[in-house]
Amino acid sequence: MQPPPLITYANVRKCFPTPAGAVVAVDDVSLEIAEGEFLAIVGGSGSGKTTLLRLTNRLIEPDGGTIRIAGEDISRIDPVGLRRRIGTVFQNGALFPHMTIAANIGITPRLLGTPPGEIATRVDELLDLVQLDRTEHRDRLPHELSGGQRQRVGVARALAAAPHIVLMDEPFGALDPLTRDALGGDYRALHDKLALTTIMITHDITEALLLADRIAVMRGGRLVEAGPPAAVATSQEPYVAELMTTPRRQAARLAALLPGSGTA
Ligand SMILES: Nc1ncnc2c1ncn2[C@@H]1O[C@H](COP(=O)(O)OP(=O)(O)OP(=O)(O)O)[C@@H](O)[C@H]1O
Repeated sequence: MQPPPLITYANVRKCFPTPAGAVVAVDDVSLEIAEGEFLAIVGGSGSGKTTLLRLTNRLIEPDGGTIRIAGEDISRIDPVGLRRRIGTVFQNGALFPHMTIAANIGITPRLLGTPPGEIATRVDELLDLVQLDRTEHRDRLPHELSGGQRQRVGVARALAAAPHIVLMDEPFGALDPLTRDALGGDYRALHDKLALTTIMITHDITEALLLADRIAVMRGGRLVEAGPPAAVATSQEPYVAELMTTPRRQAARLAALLPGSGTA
């Protein structure tokens, strides 16, 4: 028997009023995410990806439908408590610029009333986990780190209160391709090691194909497809097939440029 899903979206809908009329940002989305799953959400700009994520930690409320976590309707969970159970990683790290790396990472445990000694130990553990040297980085300010290092701190901060669920909004989008690739792989290893359930928004279909267990494709607020990378890669759905043309073309050109590096 299949284990029950950890996160369930049932007919979720969210509209925003605008001067030009209501925008349906998320339109009747139903999706189940299993415990331990790594789900990537892809789709063009304005397709509703961020709105779906913000609904998940109750930064905003749906106009219709239900979101459940471990069977519990999140509308009945205190939003602040909910957000402490869910780690969130933002695009640019969203670190507090005047706080040290240690203070940034320790912010949630501090809000939870964890004693300072325990926080210091936890910060060092988290720095190890995201592969940043403790003594070198602990007391620095965010602007003294590279973009990739800042994102590692963002991941450490999201994991500080030992959440089971991590939401990531374009976490590696602003990084150069090599750093992005390294961080993506390192995060995937952390996801597996800590048995996390991750939802990651990305514009990069290649990143989604390489990192995720399953890919959800959104368009105009609707979920047009959700399936494992191999199924999405061969989808007949016209929009999904169109999304696949870039990685396909890149793979063909790389195979031609790098003989012997193919799958054969
Ligand atoms: N607070 C808001 N007020 C009005 N409209 C909003 C608001 N937030 C989002 N929208 C609209 O809802 C739609 C979906 O936005 P959303 O940010 O979820 O898309 P997205 O797929 O995350 O886009 P991007 O990839 O560009 O970040 C867009 O049309 C957007 O303009």
